[in-house]
Amino acid sequence: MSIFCSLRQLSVTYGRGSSGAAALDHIDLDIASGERLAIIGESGSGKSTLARALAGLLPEGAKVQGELLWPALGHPPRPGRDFGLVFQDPGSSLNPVLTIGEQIAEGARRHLGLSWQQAYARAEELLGRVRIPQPDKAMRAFPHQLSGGQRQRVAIAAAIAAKPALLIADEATSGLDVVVQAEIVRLLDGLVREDGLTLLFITHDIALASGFVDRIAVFRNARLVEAGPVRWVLSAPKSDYTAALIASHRDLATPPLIEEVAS
Ligand SMILES: Nc1ncnc2c1ncn2[C@@H]1O[C@H](COP(=O)(O)OP(=O)(O)OP(=O)(O)O)[C@@H](O)[C@H]1O
Ligand code: NI
Repeated sequence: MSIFCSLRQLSVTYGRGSSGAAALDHIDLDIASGERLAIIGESGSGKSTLARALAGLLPEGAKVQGELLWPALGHPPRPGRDFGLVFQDPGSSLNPVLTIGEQIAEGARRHLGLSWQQAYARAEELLGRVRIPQPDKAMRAFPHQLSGGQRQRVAIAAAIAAKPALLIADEATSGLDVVVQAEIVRLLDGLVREDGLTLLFITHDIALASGFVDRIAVFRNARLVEAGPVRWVLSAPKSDYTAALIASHRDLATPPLIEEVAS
């Protein structure tokens, strides 16, 4: 197993001076190449800060301490090229005045050095991979003409257009209804397996994440509470906080997950 990214005593504080509380507080965490890691925690626990720190997208004035190492890449990741981002609201990552085809093709063209024609062909192929019906027609559609779930599929296609090594999904399924959520998770799972991507799946929904990731890292108040393989964390959580999180989640009580943990 090779390490994709190492966080060593990583701390992040927003705002100037030392007055602000840390949004991440001395985090030690290794992310393995090709693993699917869920970042779980309640609102404000530092999940998105972790994503921004990895992506080099912290706002100006944020103070970073500690180390972030990228042994697999050998350099900090380049947005759009080395990693793709998918957010809760695909409206915020999709441009309303560009066609679906244009926005997916753009990343492929810029980062893979393709011609527009080649990039359009890749975009259409990607729309098929994310299971958008009639990809050729969808290429010419605008974001508002699609449903929320379809927009999220398009955002995922755009995020992987340049063949990144890392995909960061920050609450990518939160705004969607449960059925669509499950479809998007299945889609992410399939893409990540097929392409050997490393996935950071950020969510407050431990049940949703548990269904498909390899490992879970639980955050609370800027700290890493615990990290481990899904089965270990679910069946023998190290902290009371994680135990409470699992106990409080009715979805975790559904039979398939319990069987999985018990076997
Ligand atoms: N741009 C910012 N400026 C100042 N403080 C910020 C900024 N972004 C986040 N914070 C603070 O940092 C802490 C961690 O926020 P973060 O967004 O990482 O949490 P989160 O776990 O992603 O929460 P959520 O589940 O609500 O998305 C919070 O206290 C938040 O108020
Ligand atoms: Ni967040």
